[in-house]
Amino acid sequence: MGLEDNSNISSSAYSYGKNGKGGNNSTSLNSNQDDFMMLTKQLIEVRNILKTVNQNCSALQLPSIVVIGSQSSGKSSVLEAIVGHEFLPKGNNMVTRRPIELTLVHTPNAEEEYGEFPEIGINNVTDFTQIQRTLSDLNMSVSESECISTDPIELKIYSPTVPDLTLIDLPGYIQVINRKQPPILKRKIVELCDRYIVEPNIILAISSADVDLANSEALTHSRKVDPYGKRTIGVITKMDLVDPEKGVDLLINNDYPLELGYVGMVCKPPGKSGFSRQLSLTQKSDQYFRSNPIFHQPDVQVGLTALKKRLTTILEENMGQNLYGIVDAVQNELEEVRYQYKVQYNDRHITAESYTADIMDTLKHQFKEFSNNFGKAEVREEIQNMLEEKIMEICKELYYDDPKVAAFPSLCLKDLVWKSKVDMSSAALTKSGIGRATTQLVVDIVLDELREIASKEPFTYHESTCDKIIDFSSKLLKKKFHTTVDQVENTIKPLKFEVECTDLEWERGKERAINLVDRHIQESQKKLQDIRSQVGRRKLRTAVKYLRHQNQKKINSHKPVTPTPTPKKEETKPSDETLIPEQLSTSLDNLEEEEEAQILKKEMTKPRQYNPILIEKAKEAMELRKEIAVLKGRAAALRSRQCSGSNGKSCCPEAFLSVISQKLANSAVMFIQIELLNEFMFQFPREVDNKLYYDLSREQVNQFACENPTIRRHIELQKRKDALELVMDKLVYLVRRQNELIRRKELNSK
Ligand SMILES: Nc1nc2c(ncn2[C@@H]2O[C@H](COP(=O)(O)OP(=O)(O)OP(=O)(O)O)[C@@H](O)[C@H]2O)c(=O)[nH]1
Repeated sequence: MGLEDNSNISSSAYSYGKNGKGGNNSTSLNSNQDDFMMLTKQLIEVRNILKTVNQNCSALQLPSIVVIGSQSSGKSSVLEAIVGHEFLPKGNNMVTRRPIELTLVHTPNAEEEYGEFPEIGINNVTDFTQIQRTLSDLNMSVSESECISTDPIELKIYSPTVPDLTLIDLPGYIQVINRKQPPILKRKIVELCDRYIVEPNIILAISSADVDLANSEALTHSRKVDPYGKRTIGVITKMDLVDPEKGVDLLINNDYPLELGYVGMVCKPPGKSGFSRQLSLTQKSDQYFRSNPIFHQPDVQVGLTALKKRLTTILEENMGQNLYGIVDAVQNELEEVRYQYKVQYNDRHITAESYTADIMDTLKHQFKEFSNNFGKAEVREEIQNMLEEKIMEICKELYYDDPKVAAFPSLCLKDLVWKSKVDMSSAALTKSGIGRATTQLVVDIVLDELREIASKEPFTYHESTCDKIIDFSSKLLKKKFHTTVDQVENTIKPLKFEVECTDLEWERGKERAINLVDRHIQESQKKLQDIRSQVGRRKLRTAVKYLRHQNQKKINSHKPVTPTPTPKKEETKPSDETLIPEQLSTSLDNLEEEEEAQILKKEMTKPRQYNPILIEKAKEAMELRKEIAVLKGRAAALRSRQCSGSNGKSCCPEAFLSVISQKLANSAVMFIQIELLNEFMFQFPREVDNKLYYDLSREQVNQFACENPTIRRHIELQKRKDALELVMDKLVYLVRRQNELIRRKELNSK
C-alpha cells in the first residue's frame, strides 16, 4: 500500500477520532471492513494452529507485528494503550527478558476481558494485575547473568475492545550500557530483535518524539532489513513533549521516509500517572490531537484509534498477500504428510484411547493364555517339584551327610537309629509349613509370569503401568493368601500323623524318587564338569590330592602315637560296604593316581602357595564327588529289591517321602485352586479395566500412549495431518472470500 492509501485510511481514522463513534463510512465499506477483520481473525487462528504442528517451517509462518524501540521509548505504553490495560512488567531492572508473543482476540459479544497463557496452562485470568505478575515471574525466570532468553512467553488476550492482532514485544535496545549490565547484553538484545524483524513480520518501530530520529535505534535496525519501509510502521511516542509543529514535521517525515508512514501517539499526558480504562484511554489519547487543528491534516495520522486501524489494515493486507503463498506451502506440506502417513502407517487411524484399549486387551489375552496353561495339573506339578527339593534337603540332612551312610542299605532294617529316621523325615516334610510354602509358590509363579509379560514389548514402554499391574495383582493375591494357607494346612493335617500307601502309590512314588535322585546326580555331575572346565582337569586333580594329603596329615597329627600294626593285605583296601564317602570318591580316581603321584610328590617336598580360589574349587569338587557317590548308591538302592514294596520304606526314604509329597500336593492344589487362583483369574481382567483404563483421565491416556515412541510418532503425524487438513479447509474458504472481496472492491471502484 502506498502513501495514497495511507491518506485514505488516516482520514477515515481521524474522522472516527473526531466524533468518537463509528464514523460516517458507507455500509459497503463497513461490510468490507468486517471481511478484512474476518480474514485477519481467521488467519491468526490458522497461524496458531500451524504453530502447534509446525514450529520450524518458515514457509508456513504468517506475519506478526514486532514491536522494537530503545529503552523508555514508550513501547509498553503503546501496547498497553492498544490492549486498554496496564499488564506489562514495570521496573528499572530489565523487566523484559523474553519475547512476549501477544495474540489479541476480538470477542465482539463477550462481556468479559481475560487473558491466558496457553503454554503453561493458565487460563481465564480476568485480573490484569495478575497477568502482569505472571509476566514478571516468567521474565524473571531468566537469570540476570543469562540476561536474555529467546524462549517466548505466549499470552492471549480476549476482549471486545481489542482488534485481532498478533504482536511481539521485545526487550528495548540499549543505547548506553550501565555499570550493572553485562557488556554482552546490548549485542544479545540486537540479536534477539534481529530474529524477529525478518519477513514476513511487520515492524512497529517506536521512537520518542523528544529524541532526534537520527538516533532512533528502532529506525536504524528496521532500515537494515527493510530499507524502504515497506513493512515498517513508525510510531512517534510522547508527542506531547514536543511542539505540535515539530510533531507534525516528524510525522510527515521526509528525512527517514517509510512507505507505511508514521503514527503519532500520546499515551501519558503530562502530569497524569497513566490510563487505566480502555474507553477513557482511547478518548484521552486522541483528545490531545483533537484539541489542536494542526493535526487535522489528511497526511497526518495520530491517536490510538488511527494506530489500531492502521495495524489491523496492514496486518490484514500483509496476511492477504501471504495468503496464496501460505496455501501453496500448506498444500505441499499436507501432501508430504499424507504420503508419509500412507507409507508409514497405511492410513491407519489411531487414537491414544484405541492404543490403550488394545494394550489392555493384549495384556488380558496373554494373561488368559497363562491361566489356561496353569490349571490343576500344572499347579500340582509345580508343588510337587518344590516338595521334591524339600525331600532332598531332608534326606541330605538325615541320611546323606551321615558319615556312615554307606552302611545304611545293610542296616536300614536292623538298626533302630536308622529305622527311626524314616518317621523323622516324614514329620520334617509334613510339618514344614507346607500351607504357606505351597501358596507362596503359586503366588510367586503368578507374579513372575506377570513380570515376564511386562518384560516384553509393548509393555517395556510402560514401566509405571507394569508396576501398577504387579501392585494390584499382589494386593489381590494377598487378600486371599491367609485363608488359602489355613485351608491347605487343615487338609494336610491327617498326613502329619499317618500316611497310608497303596501299592500303586508306592510304585509312583518310587519312580519319582528314582527320577529325582538321577536328576540330582546329573546336576552334580554337570557342576563338577563345570569346575573341571573352569580350573583345568590336571590342576584340579593336583589341588584335590593336595587337600587330601593335608587332611590326612591333620588326622595323623591327632592320632595317639602307637606302633602301627602291619595291616593284613585284605584290610588295606576297605570293602564297598564300609567305605566312607571320601574314600569312595577317592577310589574313582584310581586311574589317575599314577600320573599325579609324581607331581604331588614334588608339591609335598617343595610346598608352594596354592591360589585360594583353586583351593575353594577343589573343596567344592571333592564335595560334589562325595555327593555323586552317595546319590549313585541311593539310585541303585531304590532300583533294588529292597525298595520293591512299601514295607521297605525305612530303607527307601526317598520313595516314601515322594508318596507323601504326592498326597500333600493333591490336597494343596485343590484349595489353592479354589481359594486363590479362581478368584484371582476372575478379578485380574476387571482390575486391568478399572485401574489401567477407566480410572485414567484423557490426558493420562495420551501420556500413556505417547510412552511408546512408535505410537507417539504415529499420533504426532496424524495430528499434523489433521491440523493441516483443518487449516487447508479454512484457507480454501478464505481464498474464496478474498477473491470475492477483491471482486467487490473492483466493482465499487468502477
Ligand atoms: N509524557 C509522556 N510520557 C510518556 C508517554 N508514553 C510513555 N511515557 C513515559 O515514558 C516512560 C517509558 O515508557 P514505557 O512505556 O515504559 O517505555 P518502554 O519503551 O516500554 O521502556 P522499557 O520497558 O524500559 O523498554 C514512562 O515513564 C512512561 O510513563 C507519552 O506519551 N508522554
